[in-house]
Amino acid sequence: MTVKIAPSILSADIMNLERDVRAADRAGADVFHIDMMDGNFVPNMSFSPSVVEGMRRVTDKPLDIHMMMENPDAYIKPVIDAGADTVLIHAESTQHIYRSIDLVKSYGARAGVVVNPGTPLETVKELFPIIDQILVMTVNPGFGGQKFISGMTKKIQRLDQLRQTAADDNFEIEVDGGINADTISQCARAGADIFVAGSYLFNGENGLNKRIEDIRSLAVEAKQ
Ligand SMILES: O=C(CO)[C@H](O)[C@H](O)COP(=O)(O)O
Ligand SMILES: [Co+2]
Repeated sequence: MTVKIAPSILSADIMNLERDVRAADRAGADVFHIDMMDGNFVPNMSFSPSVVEGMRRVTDKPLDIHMMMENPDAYIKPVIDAGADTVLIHAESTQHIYRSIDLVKSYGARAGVVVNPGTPLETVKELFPIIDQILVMTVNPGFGGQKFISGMTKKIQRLDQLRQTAADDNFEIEVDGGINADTISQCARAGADIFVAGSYLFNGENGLNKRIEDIRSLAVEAKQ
């Protein structure tokens, strides 16, 4: 069973972003997670398409864009042109999520939907046949370093069950928020495949190599 570790650059040292990205790349990051926040959908602001373009110049690893913004459709083409591999759109951010997912795919990128902790899975069920990823938020979006919401483990489990009953629906389950050595095993056991980690990887005391290795082996072990 595949486990992918996705460092979230929100917790990298912004004044040394290239250094941190190269270090995470060498340490075995499978995917880079780039948070785009507009200060409206969430009470914080972060990266723009130009950061995606800069990231594309320093790593060959896939770039996942987590869009936390109102009117996400306006930024789909700019981020894909900048080098995004997967575009993840919040179900709560648009009245027409099906159209947004279609738009991502029309530009040849992978598409994913994101659900906030309070958003039921039923809201996104109709998207299962057309998406590549579902990102289950395990904190309220907007900030790194928050505490994992433990009730989300059951949600991941239900999503995994739904995925298994619909054999044609082939999407990866991703988790984002409060992922660390204490929380990753329960998410992996529940069925998650991609693990976003920001503060645990970039603000920890041991080196990135050891931290990526540690959480990866915990996830792999929990999936066996
Ligand atoms: O989307 C996010 C917050 O809204 C993030 O990806 C965030 O960077 C996760 O950070 P941490 O691992 O420290 O919880
Ligand atoms: Co994120």
